Amino acid sequence: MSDISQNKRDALFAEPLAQISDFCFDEQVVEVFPDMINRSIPGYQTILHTLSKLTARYAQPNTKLYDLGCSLGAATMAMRKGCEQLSGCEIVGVDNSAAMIKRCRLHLDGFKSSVPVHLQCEPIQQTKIQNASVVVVNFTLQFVPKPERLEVLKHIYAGLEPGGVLILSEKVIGAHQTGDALLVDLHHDFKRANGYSDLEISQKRAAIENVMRIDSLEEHQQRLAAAGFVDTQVWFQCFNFLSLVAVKPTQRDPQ
Ligand SMILES: Nc1ncnc2c1ncn2[C@@H]1O[C@H](C[S@+](CC[C@H]([NH3+])C(=O)[O-])CC(=O)[O-])[C@@H](O)[C@H]1O
Ligand SMILES: O=C(O)C(=O)Cc1ccccc1
Repeated sequence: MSDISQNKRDALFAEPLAQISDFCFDEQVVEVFPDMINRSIPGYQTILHTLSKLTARYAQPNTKLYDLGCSLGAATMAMRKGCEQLSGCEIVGVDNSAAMIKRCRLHLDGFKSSVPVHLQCEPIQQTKIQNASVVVVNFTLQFVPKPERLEVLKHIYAGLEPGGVLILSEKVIGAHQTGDALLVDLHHDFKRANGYSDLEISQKRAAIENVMRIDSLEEHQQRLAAAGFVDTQVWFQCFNFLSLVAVKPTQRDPQ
């Protein structure tokens, strides 16, 4: 079998586990990741498709595009497609999982493109962002410790050119308890409809709860504003998964 087994089914939490360890992005997860993310995140393919469109709209010639928390490069590939016609663009993909970065390189090299992609294995808290026109953080900020999130956003804002864009996708907690319970329930229905059992859903939830600390939309908007992104727009939401665009204004933009 080839090293790139794209379609391996995620059954990591299918059997009862005596002890549930904290979720981490290791080789086991890499093996099943495309299946896991497609069956777990409602609208994931719509988000990827739109990332291409947003890249085509906001990418500027001779700038860098960043995919922070790139995993296997699905968003990187969408961005690459979106800036293929533009001259002088290069993409920087960052992930702190060596297993992800290794497999990501194979995925990217499996498709022809004229856009160079540099992969960096490091925490996004350490990534230098310069001369950027598009920065994508697709379901990654939720894994960064909360006290470090504002710094990451400030750094992105400082590295963006005027007219550049941040696209931030996150799982969120509803602002009110009853509303949140509904979103969680609808998401679990979605996972069940995609073939996950109640046991898989609850064991995955236990594994992830210490490593993925989610914020509400309001917390995201406040943090984005504190980082300089005064103009934010939710462009996608399905249950408790949403995506925002935040544009760094040019001097000519009305305030
Ligand atoms: N501090 C960190 N620094 C760098 N990487 C990190 C950090 N914390 C976690 N990661 C990495 O962020 C990724 C999150 S997955 C992103 C999906 C992708 N964007 C996609 O569009 O397919 C989302 C999910 O699994 O829910 C993993 O690859 C981690 O190794
Ligand atoms: O699986 C879930 O329930 C999630 O909340 C999303 C997710 C998807 C893939 C890896 C980690 C979390």
